[in-house]
Amino acid sequence: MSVRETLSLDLGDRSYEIVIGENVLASLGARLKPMLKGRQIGLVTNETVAPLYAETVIRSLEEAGFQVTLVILPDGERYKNWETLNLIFDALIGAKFERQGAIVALGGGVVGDMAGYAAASLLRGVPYVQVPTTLLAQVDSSVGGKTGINHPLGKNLIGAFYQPKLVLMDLATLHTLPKRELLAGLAEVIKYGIIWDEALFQQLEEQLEPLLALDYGVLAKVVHRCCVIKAEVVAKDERETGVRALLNLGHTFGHAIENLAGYGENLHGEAVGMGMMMAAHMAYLRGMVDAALVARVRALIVRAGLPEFPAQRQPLAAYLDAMGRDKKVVAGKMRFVLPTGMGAAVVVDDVTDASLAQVLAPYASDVQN
Ligand SMILES: NC(=O)c1ccc[n+]([C@@H]2O[C@H](COP(=O)([O-])OP(=O)(O)OC[C@H]3O[C@@H](n4cnc5c(N)ncnc54)[C@H](O)[C@@H]3O)[C@@H](O)[C@H]2O)c1
Ligand SMILES: O=C(O)C(=O)C[C@@H](O)[C@H](O)[C@H](O)COP(=O)(O)O
Ligand SMILES: [Zn+2]
Repeated sequence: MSVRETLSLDLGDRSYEIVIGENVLASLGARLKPMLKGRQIGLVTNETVAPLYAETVIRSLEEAGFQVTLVILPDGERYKNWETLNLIFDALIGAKFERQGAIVALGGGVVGDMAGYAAASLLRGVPYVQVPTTLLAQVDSSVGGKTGINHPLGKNLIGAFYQPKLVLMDLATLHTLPKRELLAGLAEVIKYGIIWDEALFQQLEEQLEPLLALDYGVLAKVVHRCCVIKAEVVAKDERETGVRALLNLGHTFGHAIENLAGYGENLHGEAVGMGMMMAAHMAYLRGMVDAALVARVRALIVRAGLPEFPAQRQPLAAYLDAMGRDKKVVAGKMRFVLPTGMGAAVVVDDVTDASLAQVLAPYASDVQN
């Protein structure tokens, strides 16, 4: 086992550590023992991750004296809903779960968001721990306490801000992750470069191949940098009243793409990749960035092997309708995160219908391009 870095997300008495290492899964029990008062653990994972990593985690927890109730969810974004959430409640209430018991989320962002939301509401709140096993979950979803589920009309529309007690990430788990999922996570990594850190973006341009080959040195540095940025942003603005909204770059477009495809066709990261290209285009139309920045964003996303277009294009009006339900809407006005240069972004609320139509046109099934 080797721990590469431990950093902390500073939120007063709700602060917690983010541990990044290799082969650290087996240390979970020993880490949790002094942190938790109770001895019950609800281990929430899914049918893909359970056969890979549940045994190691259960052994570690049991050796530390915990009693584990294993909850295995169906796998997929389309199951991030009430019915699946209820499977967690049914299993844990059935096991006479107590308030001092804790939920452990073992898996990607879907498991993490649902297990976190279950923890926020079960018995009016029990502690939970994130053990992210996808790149996306390690660099983004496990940190910061956004939890929730999708609604048929919109992504993540039901949820809570609820912080975990610990984030423990084992970079070795990425060796079993399908390539397409790795790339989806890369989209969120690229996001941090665009909104916050030009040097990170440049590092991705220079070290894309070793990163995708999971070269440990490169991977650990990149994951650490993303977690540092996310922790800094969340510590400044936990509930997204200001700067945290920048983490939503590409998501207004991306969430509409995911929702209109029924949460099945395009992975979250893929949709965010498309959304970031659209945001860059929008910023260019407003004179906020030059054509070179748009080309640079597009070039990295395409070089990474992320898709440029959704599996199925949708009518223009359907995109606009779906975007109208985004959580950033204020007084009926859509708000977009747009880059102002590499490593910097702002939120704008005065996007014109004409520029929106222009940006969406290549993605729309009913517009002649
Ligand atoms: N809360 C947040 O701040 C936040 C941030 C970003 C994204 N999200 C949410 O996260 C979700 C996307 O997360 P994701 O990309 O991790 O998708 P995911 O959770 O669906 O995981 C991707 C796939 O990889 C499998 N998998 C997970 N770990 C594996 C491993 N080590 N080896 C083999 N297979 C493995 C999963 O079973 C799944 O099939 C979306 O619902 C998105 O809305 C939330
Ligand atoms: O942590 C945040 O804040 C983010 O916006 C991170 C995003 O990558 C993530 O997809 C988030 O769930 C989107 O936020 P939402 O509030 O639009 O659901
Ligand atoms: Zn995201």
